[in-house]
Amino acid sequence: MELGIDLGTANTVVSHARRGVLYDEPTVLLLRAGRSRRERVVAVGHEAADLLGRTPAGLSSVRPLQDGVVTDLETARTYLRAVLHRAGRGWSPGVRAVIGVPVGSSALEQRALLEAAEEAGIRPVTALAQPVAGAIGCGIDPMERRVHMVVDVGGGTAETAAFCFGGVLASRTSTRAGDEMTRAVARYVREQHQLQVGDLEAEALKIRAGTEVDGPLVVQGRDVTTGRPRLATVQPAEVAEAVRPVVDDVVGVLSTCLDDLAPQAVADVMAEGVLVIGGASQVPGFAAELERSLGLPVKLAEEPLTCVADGAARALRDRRLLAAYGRS
Ligand SMILES: Nc1ncnc2c1ncn2[C@@H]1O[C@H](COP(=O)(O)OP(=O)(O)OP(=O)(O)O)[C@@H](O)[C@H]1O
Repeated sequence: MELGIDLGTANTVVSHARRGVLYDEPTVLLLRAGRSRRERVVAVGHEAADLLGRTPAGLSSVRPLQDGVVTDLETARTYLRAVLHRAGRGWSPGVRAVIGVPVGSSALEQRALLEAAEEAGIRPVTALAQPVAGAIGCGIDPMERRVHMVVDVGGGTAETAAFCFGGVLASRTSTRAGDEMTRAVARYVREQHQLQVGDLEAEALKIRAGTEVDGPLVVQGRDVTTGRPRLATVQPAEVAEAVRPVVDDVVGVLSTCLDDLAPQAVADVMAEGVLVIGGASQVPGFAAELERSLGLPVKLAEEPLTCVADGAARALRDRRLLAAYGRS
């Protein structure tokens, strides 16, 4: 089985070059205390995420990645095994894969992910920078001579990379991204509406503000004074205001990538526009602020959440591309 894997801080997507997306669920593992790691897995993905914030005693919810990188090899291996089991139920065990990695991750961090993947039974496995994989997933050929620039805003990290002809010319990474925007929304609701909301409520509110722009949005939480459950009404414009400092900060970091590009490279990006991918790029105000700060046109990907896994799956069959951009 040949797979493209986007193991993100927030979501994991597994794609097959011909069959398309096989698995797309939150990066969460539910473990039972005691026993061996393998026997301890109770749930993975949506089933595990449903118990975040309400995990019964004896069980623990684990997020295997922090800021896009593996922090504990054993947990990452256990998680990948559980994901593969879910993604490929009933299929042959032989798995080859290309796996997306943050463009700003160190060789050691990439090695940790590759080792975890190999130990989970994925062989051979090649690491590919997420912005490059995302570009391929959107139909861009990173072997072209023309320079392409991609901005990827995920849960734990936001990155930008400019590349052409098999090499990365410049990149920037911000460790403030979608999760930080969620925390900003929770803080805003607490301060302005005196309501304490959990991470899941705050994230849902952030996402709904982009889709239900006519609002108002009703959110449930606990009154900060009485501790009693209550509802509050929040306008989408308030959510945009809450996330604005994080958006400004992320855009500020990513925009400096242009400083490292020669005029000809900037002209290429100007002609084509900057491709924007990743779930948090859909937050209200992000694309407009990015366009304003870069002074370049931006294009939103059609499938911002799955294009990295799709591109990784497609890259698997292109030896020249993997030799140029991949790491194994
Ligand atoms: N429609 C939306 N509007 C705003 N934010 C969204 C939307 N959909 C998803 N998000 C946010 O996008 C983030 C997840 O994006 P994505 O799945 O691309 O990240 P990831 O690959 O898991 O993370 P990373 O790249 O940091 O490892 C979360 O913070 C989520 O709340």
